[in-house]
Amino acid sequence: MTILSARELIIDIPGRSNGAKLNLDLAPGQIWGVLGPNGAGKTTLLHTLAGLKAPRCGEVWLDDVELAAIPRREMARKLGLVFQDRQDSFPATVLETALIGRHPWLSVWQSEQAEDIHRAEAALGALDLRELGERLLNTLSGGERQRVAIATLMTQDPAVWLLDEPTNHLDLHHQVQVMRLLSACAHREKGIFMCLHDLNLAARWCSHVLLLYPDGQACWGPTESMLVRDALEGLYDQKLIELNKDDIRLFAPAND
Ligand SMILES: Nc1ncnc2c1ncn2[C@@H]1O[C@H](COP(=O)(O)OP(=O)(O)OP(=O)(O)O)[C@@H](O)[C@H]1O
Repeated sequence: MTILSARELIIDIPGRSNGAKLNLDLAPGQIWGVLGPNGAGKTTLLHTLAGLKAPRCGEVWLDDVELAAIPRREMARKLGLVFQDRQDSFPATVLETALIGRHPWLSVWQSEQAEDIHRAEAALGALDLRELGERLLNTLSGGERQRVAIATLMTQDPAVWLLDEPTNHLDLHHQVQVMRLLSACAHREKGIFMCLHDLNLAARWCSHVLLLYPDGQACWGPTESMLVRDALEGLYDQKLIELNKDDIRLFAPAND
């Protein structure tokens, strides 16, 4: 079963040749990590999968319907996106922001019900934000704001979760907390697709990996077969050392 698929997809990056056509299937329970150097097109791919940016060619299908044919409201129930950069200038509290995740589920004139507030508070609790519920968003630290964005997606609870560098700004404890939460969501049959810069998080938490090259070439598959040192050294133009400890694979930059 597939919930989101890219068919013969070429993302549109101005001035870049077409590169590889992407044929990807995201199934419930899978966690995909997109890896690649700065400017490779990870964010562009995520925005294309979310229907925010038109592809150069090819199609994106959500639940066997082409994205362009799905009404926005229905799409917002099925698919959610955590952006890399957010303009949090709207003067909202943390709880009000998390509640935005319920809007696709409410009718136009309906206000949030106790169940919606319960869901938002549970999401804030899962991200250690419960005490900050009444704080204005613009008074939060970068990591706290990042966790609010993830809590908002949790409150929305779509079938497909797209996240652009979800561990940005997070300390080590909260990086692990977020990856564990995403893993728990995958166990609830959600499909997770995220851009990452951390090879070690990808190695540990992703079931599948897509390597995206600056010239548009790409390859993808199960994590075990994609995170190969030689391939990663080529991807990042960086020598690496690989360590295996207690069944955990670790990559670190080599000195030379
Ligand atoms: N409107 C635009 N006009 C021209 N080039 C653009 C435009 N938008 C994006 N690009 C270019 O497209 C390329 C891909 O950008 P994108 O943000 O998708 O990369 P990324 O892989 O997410 O990078 P990073 O790791 O730095 O977040 C970059 O070289 C960027 O400069």
